[in-house]
Amino acid sequence: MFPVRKLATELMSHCSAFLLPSIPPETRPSLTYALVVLNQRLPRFTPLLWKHAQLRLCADGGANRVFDEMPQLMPDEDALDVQNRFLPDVIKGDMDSIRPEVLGFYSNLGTKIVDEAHDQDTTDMHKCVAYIQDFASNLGNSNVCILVAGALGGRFDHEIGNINVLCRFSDIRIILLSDDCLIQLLPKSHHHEIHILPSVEGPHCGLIPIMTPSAISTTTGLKWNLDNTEMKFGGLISTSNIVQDEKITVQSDSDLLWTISIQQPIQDS
Ligand SMILES: Nc1ncnc2c1ncn2[C@@H]1O[C@H](COP(=O)(O)OP(=O)(O)OP(=O)(O)O)[C@@H](O)[C@H]1O
Ligand SMILES: Cc1ncc(C[n+]2csc(CCO)c2C)c(N)n1
Repeated sequence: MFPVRKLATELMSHCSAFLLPSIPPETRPSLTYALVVLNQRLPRFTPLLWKHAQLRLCADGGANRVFDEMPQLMPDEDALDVQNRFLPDVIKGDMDSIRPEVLGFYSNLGTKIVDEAHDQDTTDMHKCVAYIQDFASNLGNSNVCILVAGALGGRFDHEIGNINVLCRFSDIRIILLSDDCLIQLLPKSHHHEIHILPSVEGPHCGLIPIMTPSAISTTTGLKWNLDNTEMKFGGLISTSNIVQDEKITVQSDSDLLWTISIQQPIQDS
């Protein structure tokens, strides 16, 4: 007798519409975005994420990045004007990386400062996600999507720490972003439809069982689909896969990480 596995019946839809200059009104689900800026080089599309977000946080040294690098991303505009326009709502963390003049600049202009230097057991990104969870509790987790800029590349302990936050807050939509790719968790509590925007993302993608091995995962829309396939670290995981259709479906008995490449701008020759 085979064991009977009950797979999730409830659907969760995903779409990277936040990478578009304006979010099409028909995009489902319609989400409230919050942005967390980390202490890494800002992705080139950070001004777009900032525009889409209704709440903007900097994790400690992430405030230095907004102060220093937002003007560089908008070279045609006056630097001071950009600094005065892109004001974070909140700066939260253990405050060991933000420069004093940056802290002074933003606190004088009304940014809320939440100093949690006493907590040396959670990362600054964790602290920011916890803040958004409390702040948005009235919206319901399923309607909120946290975009995290600068979460990938750089120090591996930080990257893994950032991925750990996806696992720790698995009931909130959180998307880790760099210039090159995005990562999000597909919780096993749902089956998933991922609507691909070929103008901004793909074709390279991956599905990775991060917490526990998966006994059965099934996909459609990929070049190398899974068909009730087992996946585990040390065994098969799906990397260097390719999106083939504009709708990908994923169903698994384990939480999976979904990652997809972000398209690079066309370089002038
Ligand atoms: N190189 C990196 N790669 C990925 N994420 C990073 C990197 N550097 C910082 N971060 C993220 O930005 C957040 C804020 O960074 P910051 O440098 O202020 O942290 P920190 O607590 O001082 O780190 P540490 O003391 O470990 O250097 C971190 O919690 C982490 O999520
Ligand atoms: C087992 C263990 N490993 C590392 C740290 C250190 N640490 C983890 S998060 C953090 C805050 C970074 O802003 C620090 C210092 C710890 N506390 N416990």
